[in-house]
Amino acid sequence: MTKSTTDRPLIIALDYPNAAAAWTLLHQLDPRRCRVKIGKELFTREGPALVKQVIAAGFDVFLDLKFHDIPNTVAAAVAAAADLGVWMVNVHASGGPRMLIAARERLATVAQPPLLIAVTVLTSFDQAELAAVGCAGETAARVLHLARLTAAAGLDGVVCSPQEAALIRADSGARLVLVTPGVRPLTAATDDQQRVMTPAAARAAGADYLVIGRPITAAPDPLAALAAIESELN
Ligand SMILES: O=c1ccn([C@@H]2O[C@H](COP(=O)(O)O)[C@@H](O)[C@H]2O)c(=O)[nH]1
Repeated sequence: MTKSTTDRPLIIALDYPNAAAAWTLLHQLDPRRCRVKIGKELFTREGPALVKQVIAAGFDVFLDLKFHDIPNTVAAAVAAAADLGVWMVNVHASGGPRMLIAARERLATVAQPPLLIAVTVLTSFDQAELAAVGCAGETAARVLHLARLTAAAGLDGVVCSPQEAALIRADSGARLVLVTPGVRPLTAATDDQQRVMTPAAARAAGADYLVIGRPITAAPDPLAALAAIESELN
C-alpha cells in the first residue's frame, strides 16, 4: 500500500452491471499498470465476494461506496471494507468532523488500513445544482472548505474535480492525496459530469489519481481507449 503519486495514476471505474462484464475487462488489464474501482452498482450486484476475487487477481481496489451516515455506522462500514483488503475506501466529507474522525480512528485499529478519503462536491454538480441543495457560494470554495475539514480530521485525501486540484494543492501542499473523477479525453463525451478536465490537464493540476470509467468502459475498444489515455499521460 502506498500514497505514492508517481506510479499507476489510473483508477478504472468498473461500473458494470455484473461480475462477468467486469471480468471481461479485468482479464485484459495489467494490475501493474492500473488500479480499479468498484462502486455502488457492481458491489450491490456482486457483493464482497467479487471485491475479494479482484484483489486476489492482483488489483488494488478502491471501494467507492461513499459512506455517509452517523459516526458509529460509518466507522463500522470502513472497518468492514478494511477486512476485505481494499486499497482505498471513501466517505462523504459532508458527513461532518465527528463522522470523519470516527472513521479514521476505527481504521487506526486495523492491521492493514486502506487509504481513507472523503468526497467533497460530486463532479456531476455545477453551481446551480449546488445552490439547489442549499449550499450558497462558489463550488470551489465549498470544495476547499470540505478538503480542509478532511485534512483536519486526519484523513488521507479527498475526491474532487480536477478543476479544484490546483486550489487544494496550493492550500494543503502534499498533505492530501487528490483523487479526481470528472476526467475526459478531449474527444470523449462528458456524460453526466459537469466539472471535467483532460487526463493530462488533471495530472498537471496536481491530481494524484485519475478515476476514469465510461471513456474506457463504454469505448468501442476499451484497451485502445486506455492506451490513448496512458500515452497522453506519458
Ligand atoms: O465526485 C465524484 C465521485 C465519484 N465519482 C465516480 O467516478 C466514476 C466516474 O465515472 P465516469 O464514467 O468516468 O464518469 C463513477 O464511478 C462515479 O461514481 C464521480 O464521478 N464523481
